[in-house]
Amino acid sequence: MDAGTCLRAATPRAGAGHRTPQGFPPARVPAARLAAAQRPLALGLDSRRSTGPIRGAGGLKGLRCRKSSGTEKVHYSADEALILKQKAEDVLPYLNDRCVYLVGMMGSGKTTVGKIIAEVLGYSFFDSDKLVEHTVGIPSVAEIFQVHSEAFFRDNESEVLRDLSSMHRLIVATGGGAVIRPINWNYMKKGLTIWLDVPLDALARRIAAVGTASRPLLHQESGDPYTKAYAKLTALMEKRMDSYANADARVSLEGTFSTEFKTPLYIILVFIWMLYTTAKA
Ligand SMILES: Nc1ncnc2c1ncn2[C@@H]1O[C@H](COP(=O)(O)OP(=O)(O)O)[C@@H](O)[C@H]1O
Ligand SMILES: O=C(O)C1=C[C@@H](OP(=O)(O)O)[C@@H](O)[C@H](O)C1
Repeated sequence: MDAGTCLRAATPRAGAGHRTPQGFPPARVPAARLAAAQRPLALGLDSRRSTGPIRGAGGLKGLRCRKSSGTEKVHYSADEALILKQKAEDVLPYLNDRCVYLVGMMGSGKTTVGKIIAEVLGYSFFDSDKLVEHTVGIPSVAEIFQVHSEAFFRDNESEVLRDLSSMHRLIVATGGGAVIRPINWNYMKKGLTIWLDVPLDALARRIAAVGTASRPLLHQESGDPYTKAYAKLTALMEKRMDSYANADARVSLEGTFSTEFKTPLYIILVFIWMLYTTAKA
């Protein structure tokens, strides 16, 4: 199924659609226009590409933009890249250099979407999990849980978010559990918070596809990874639902299995549109 047909944007609480801002057409790209596009462009998500200096680096001083995984490229046509550029230009004045925090369950796409959004907006991307790993000096979240504890990880996660909150022009992919501590909201609310809300079965499929080793809360030695992940995600979601709903806006992928990341453009356009309406409000 085309993810684009299922993706809709909504406010966290009301769940109602947003008004379409003037001069900001619905986030659907005419098929003919896309088909006509010939020259594929790569919007680089290259971790080796350096970004500009970060203002107010606080406790993360000296740390440059670290992108969380290797080189990933999302290819857009010339037309698509142009549309994204125009939309980014519409949004940027309203963002006013504020940071954008992506919240949502494990596997909801915070890292994937965050990197693309950062690229489109010319912002720097940070993954809070990676920053915790960096500050603790342990290369994986799973190992931090193992060597120390979840509480230790959470303390460091809060410190990272506190430090990020003094910076500007960042897209931050937070860990799925960052929302559970109220203090983290104090930090994140200095910027804009967007909840990526994805159906649990889609999350479980994505996570089962990549394995649970890097996500200690879902890791099980035995059993079917999908079933186990689904059960655990369901329990976590029940506890966290109200916390996620604190976000300024919600981007929802409903009624779709959507493991095929075939239409990133649509997701990004909806995301930018959400940023536009939220930042403008
Ligand atoms: N919209 C999407 N459709 C399908 N798969 C996706 C989508 N977004 C992310 N993924 C995949 O899901 C997995 C988890 O994504 P990731 O961005 O790491 O999530 P998070 O940072 O929220 O934990 C990755 O394998 C990624 O490729
Ligand atoms: O949901 C959670 O509690 C967690 C999510 C993970 O981040 P992702 O959401 O990036 O997987 C990571 O912070 C840690 O494993 C705990």
